[in-house]
Amino acid sequence: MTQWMREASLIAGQWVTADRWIDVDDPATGERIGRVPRCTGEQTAQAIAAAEQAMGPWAKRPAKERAGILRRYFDLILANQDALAALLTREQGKPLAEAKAEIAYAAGFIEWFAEEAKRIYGDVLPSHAADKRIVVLKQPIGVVAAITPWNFPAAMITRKIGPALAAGCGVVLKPASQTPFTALALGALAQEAGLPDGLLNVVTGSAAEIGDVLTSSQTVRKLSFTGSTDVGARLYAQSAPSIKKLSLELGGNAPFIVFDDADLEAAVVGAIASKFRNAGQTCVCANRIYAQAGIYDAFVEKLAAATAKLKVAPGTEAGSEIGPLIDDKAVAKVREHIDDALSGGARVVTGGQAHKLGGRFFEPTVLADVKPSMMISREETFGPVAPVFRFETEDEVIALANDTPFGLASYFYARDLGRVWRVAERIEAGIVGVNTGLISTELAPFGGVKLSGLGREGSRYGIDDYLEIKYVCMSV
Ligand SMILES: NC(=O)C1=CN([C@@H]2O[C@H](COP(=O)(O)OP(=O)(O)OC[C@H]3O[C@@H](n4cnc5c(N)ncnc54)[C@H](OP(=O)(O)O)[C@@H]3O)[C@@H](O)[C@H]2O)C=CC1
Ligand SMILES: O=C(O)CCCC(=O)O
Repeated sequence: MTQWMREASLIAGQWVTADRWIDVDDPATGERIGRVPRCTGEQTAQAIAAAEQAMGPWAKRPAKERAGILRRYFDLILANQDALAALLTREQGKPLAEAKAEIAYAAGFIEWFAEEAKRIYGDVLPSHAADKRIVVLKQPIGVVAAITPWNFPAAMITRKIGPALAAGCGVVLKPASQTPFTALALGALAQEAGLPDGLLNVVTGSAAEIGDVLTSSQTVRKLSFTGSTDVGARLYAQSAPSIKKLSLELGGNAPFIVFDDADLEAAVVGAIASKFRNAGQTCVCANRIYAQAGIYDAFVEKLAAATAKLKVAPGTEAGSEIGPLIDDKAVAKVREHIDDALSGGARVVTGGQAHKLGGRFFEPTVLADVKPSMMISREETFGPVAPVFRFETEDEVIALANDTPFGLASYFYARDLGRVWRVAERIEAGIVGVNTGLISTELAPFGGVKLSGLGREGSRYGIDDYLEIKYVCMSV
């Protein structure tokens, strides 16, 4: 399909296979695209050893040299944007325009951290004694394990490997089994860019088997994971005996609040962008939309009208805005959430059914009269359903928005400046979008609070998790 599609894992600079394989399908058709090796625990251990060996000389290279190689990597990703996007859409299903945007976003993390490699500053601190000097060094943390999900097969990888490589670490990456080809293509491009053999390893296979080896290894000093809260919690526990540093970017349940004084047209545009990106399969997607009583009916009507216009089609078709869901389980979860809401008194304003294209396509849906007790309010739907709740006061909606164990993204539309400050400060979330439904950029710190995780990715803060601080006390 493209020169970058590999049916092999990348370990110690070699493309390797295994006795067992995992089939990968196209979510739009269910057809098999190809297969990737189900690597063994032993192969995972080889990848860890290769990363450790490669990172010694890599970390010693001047930051400017590391930055130069990463900059070449960025250029190569962008030069191959169309081919990578086509591969991504084939295995993940999202519309080609979104896939292209994701490749640019993914490349942006490599560019940003290539630049940050040169800014890993140490420090000299005021001393406690006349004959002592306090020097602070920042050093690479060690071998990094990265475990990534299927919903952003490129960007979730580069925002982990970008800072890791920039800091001087070696990496073992385990991509999601449903979308391994984009990851392997990123591995091939890293080789092409001149990354030393073994510095970036891409190991495909059984999550539990590879995860066990990565978490139990003493050599792996840092684990960065994006995915479900259940798996994140398991990896946290498994990493405890070896006291690894963890970054966990887990599930969300984002509130999207529209106050009476909001610009309604802008709020609809923001809600569509936030809710229906990647067919709703994003951890920062609006999951609960709260509209204040005075504008509730008008907002629901406008949102439904805009939702009904979204084009559902295979991601490869021109103009596609909503592709298929990733698998049958995802479709079943959407169905279950809608049925539960309807049985509790909610009503469908638009959509509500499997799409006539069949398979994993689902109609973009708006539900009204939704209640906080419903499943759709308590759990992340991860699908194209916008449930709209009614509220009366600012205090009430803050309480509703915060009544969740999750705290990743949140959004609200309002024009009163005092309210903007109050709400932004009171919402329990790592990210707050004010009068916007799109908050993702490599320039900002991305991450959550509560069960949504630990650590921040992107921005100048994103490299800290890949560094250790060493205090050197000098007697002069
Ligand atoms: N925060 C986010 O961005 C995401 C949140 N989710 C949420 O999670 C739900 C389930 O999605 P799902 O794909 O099952 O997410 P998972 O958390 O199961 O998968 C994410 C990654 O973790 C790996 N993994 C799974 N089990 C283990 C394990 N025991 N040890 C090590 N690695 C493991 C997966 O590998 P493999 O693919 O081989 O199973 C994949 O690479 C979604 O419906 C959504 O609500 C999902 C994806 C992203
Ligand atoms: O669902 C996720 O974890 C990916 C978030 C994508 C983004 O960075 O916006």
